[in-house]
Amino acid sequence: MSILESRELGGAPSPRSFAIAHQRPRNSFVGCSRISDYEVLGKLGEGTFGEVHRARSKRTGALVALKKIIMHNEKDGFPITALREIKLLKLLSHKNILRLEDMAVEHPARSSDKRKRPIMYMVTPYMDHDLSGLLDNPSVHFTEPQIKCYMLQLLEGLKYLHENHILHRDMKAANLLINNKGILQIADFGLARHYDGEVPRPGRGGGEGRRDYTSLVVTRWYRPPELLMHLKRYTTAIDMWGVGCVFGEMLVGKPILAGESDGHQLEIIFDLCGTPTDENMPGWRSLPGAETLQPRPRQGNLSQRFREYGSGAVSLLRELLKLDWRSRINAIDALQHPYFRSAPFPAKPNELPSYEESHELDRRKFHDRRAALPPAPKGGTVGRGPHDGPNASFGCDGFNGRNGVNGGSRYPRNSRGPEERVPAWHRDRGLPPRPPPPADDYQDGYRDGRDRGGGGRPRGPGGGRPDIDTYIPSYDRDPPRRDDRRRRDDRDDRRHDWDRRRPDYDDRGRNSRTRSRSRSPIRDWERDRDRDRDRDRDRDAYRR
Ligand SMILES: Nc1ncnc2c1ncn2[C@@H]1O[C@H](COP(=O)(O)OP(=O)(O)OP(=O)(O)O)[C@@H](O)[C@H]1O
Repeated sequence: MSILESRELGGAPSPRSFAIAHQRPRNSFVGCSRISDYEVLGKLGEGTFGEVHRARSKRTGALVALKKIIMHNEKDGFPITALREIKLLKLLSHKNILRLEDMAVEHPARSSDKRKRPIMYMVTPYMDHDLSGLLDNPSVHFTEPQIKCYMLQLLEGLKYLHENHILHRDMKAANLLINNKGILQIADFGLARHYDGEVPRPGRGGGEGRRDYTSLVVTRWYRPPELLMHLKRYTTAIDMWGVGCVFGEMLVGKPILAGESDGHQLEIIFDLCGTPTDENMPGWRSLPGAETLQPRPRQGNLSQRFREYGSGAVSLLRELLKLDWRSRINAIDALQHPYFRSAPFPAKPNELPSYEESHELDRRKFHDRRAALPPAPKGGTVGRGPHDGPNASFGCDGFNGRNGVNGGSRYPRNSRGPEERVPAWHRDRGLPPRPPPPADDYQDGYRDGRDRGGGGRPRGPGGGRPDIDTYIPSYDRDPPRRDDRRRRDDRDDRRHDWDRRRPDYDDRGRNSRTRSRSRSPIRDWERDRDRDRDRDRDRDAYRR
């Protein structure tokens, strides 16, 4: 039965029928090679599973990326998130989705190696950049036709995913890979899952969700308001919000909603998009995480902040960043948006410039370069923008680009004076960590069904409990990694994280500080931030 037929018979195909209907041609996936079939050339980055290396296939000569799947605890066997990613990637076949070409195995050397199990690598085509790394490069300035070209490819990839009942659930610039032929591909399916609901239809926005999933998904800066308020019956619209954040990031050259805690994240979303009302976000008051919210009324300043990028860009951004997930534009409609049909027209991929490689590990290099620039003039166009003074709020301001469409310092600044240059590693805190692997999505056959994070009746923004933030950025003084990645496949880590949280939760009744926070979760974000820092230090110590 084809995927279309199964839909016609009433509703979404099951994961199994989807898999059967959607198999890639057999010859498109080699199977399992040996690591010795590849010549390893150098490290590109560190993901949650382990390191990513550039390599060359000895058989075909093609450049590839090898993503090493580290088993942190051998007794637990193959990490479930890696299995999920492999399973989905094997099914998918689209020019804007990263293709899993092969798996490679490295057997332990017979005598010397203490390891008992082989190491597995995912083999994907080598991509020259990730979007986040590219935007970190101070010499890269996207033009409007270029941004339109990337956006069209991103929307095509997402349309394909959503039409095939897949939620990505970690849409962010770091997960969009780009090569020097101008091709953009969506990567990192570690949080993705099969989706049991209506697929988007033209003119129908995101529609209504059919069943509950964990709300502990999506890296905080790209996380939509409905997830921050713990909607569990969410839809493909959660990925569209991420597309809006990525679009804004390409325009201004840095993340546009860099919240420091879940409460603060909602606060800056309301600054940008306005406070929720029954008109712009029907039903928001009954969301579990909204019960205690008392947001200060605001109109939102999206038009003003993005005015310089033109009315077409503002209009598309407004559609993507709609508070109401039901009417948020879907990928089908976004592809038809007038923005893409007005001058300057989208570039073709092969017309785009090529750049020096920009991956996670190149980030330090770019930041060092940027730190070597002379101080920006007041209200100037290099690094800090005119809104970047000590009183600037995080994330939403300082939007002015460098010279082209985008630019500016990409990460929240500390509160030093505008003239003071601080080392790049100190200034830059990196992205918040990605969410832990979902454990309460219980219908795909191998999850444990326990609700670790947002279970029961969540009572506040950001994690199901008013005193807990879900994604805690790293504020340590060490040079940050791309996004303070957590080892999401490591069950020990998961258990420890849960254990770490529980005392906070249990202490809630005894702790006046957390009690007062639950009364006013957003206004207290500064206090959250201080506590996050303490907690983060503890966590780092714990990790060691
Ligand atoms: N095919 C590829 N070509 C080039 N670089 C790649 C490729 N795949 C991954 N990378 C680089 O390695 C980094 C980490 O990869 P990836 O995001 O897939 O790992 P992850 O374990 O899922 O990480 P995270 O937990 O941060 O999402 C990426 O940011 C990117 O810079």
